[in-house]
Amino acid sequence: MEILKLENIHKSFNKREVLKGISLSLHRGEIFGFIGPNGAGKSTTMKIIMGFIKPSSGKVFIFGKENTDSNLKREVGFLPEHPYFYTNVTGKEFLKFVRLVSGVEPKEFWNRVDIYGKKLEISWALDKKLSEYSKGMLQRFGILQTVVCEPELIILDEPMSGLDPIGRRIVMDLILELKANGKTVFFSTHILPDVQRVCDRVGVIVGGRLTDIVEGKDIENIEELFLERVKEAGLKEVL
Ligand SMILES: Nc1ncnc2c1ncn2[C@@H]1O[C@H](COP(=O)(O)OP(=O)(O)OP(=O)(O)O)[C@@H](O)[C@H]1O
Repeated sequence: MEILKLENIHKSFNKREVLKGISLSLHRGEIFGFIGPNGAGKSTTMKIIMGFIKPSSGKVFIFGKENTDSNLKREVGFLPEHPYFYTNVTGKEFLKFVRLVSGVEPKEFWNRVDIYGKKLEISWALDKKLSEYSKGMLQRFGILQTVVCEPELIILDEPMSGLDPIGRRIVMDLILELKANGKTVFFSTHILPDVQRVCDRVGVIVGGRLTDIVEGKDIENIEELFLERVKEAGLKEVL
């Protein structure tokens, strides 16, 4: 059974079609990268998967159930492109709220905060207010609160955004570790070397169409393919 399945997703905003029939399946334990130029439809696809916006037509299945099933929410972790945090609280105070929503036992939850916080090198800052965090620290914190619930499916919209090279490496290593633990990761990015480093498969979306799904050795040539597809679509704005 597929972990995630998109069936012919169409989406229009104000009569403009931005997703033109996206079909896609993710298998358990794979890392799937999602690349495409600005405005291609990556974030819209992810928001539709999460059920935050409705497709104009088409269906999304998570673990074989339609994503309208509210029981699924705890098994799916999501990091939005621009995570919004109420910043007048400390990292720990925010995480207390995450724990309540997650339903994970306190001991287990704080143990995970300790483990993932160290991996993401953000533990040291958890007693500080989020308003004092730098952009990269907030991004690491956002990833921490996504993975700490240990969902089966992890959806990350541009997780490398705002991270320095060390932060990027840390997040890449974490994504690989999640895979090693059997988790399925679906992430979007503009950083092609990152998809080359970690992805099992890569979906290319241009102008709301999934033009290619690239796997194995072909991922090495993803940049040429990407530029070719953008050129074919006649788009001027790249990356
Ligand atoms: N709420 C909305 N109302 C109207 N148009 C929208 C809305 N959300 C997205 N769009 C449009 O849908 C298209 C796809 O946007 P989306 O954010 O999914 O692209 P993206 O691939 O994530 O881009 P980026 O790489 O810049 O983050 C864009 O043309 C965008 O302007």
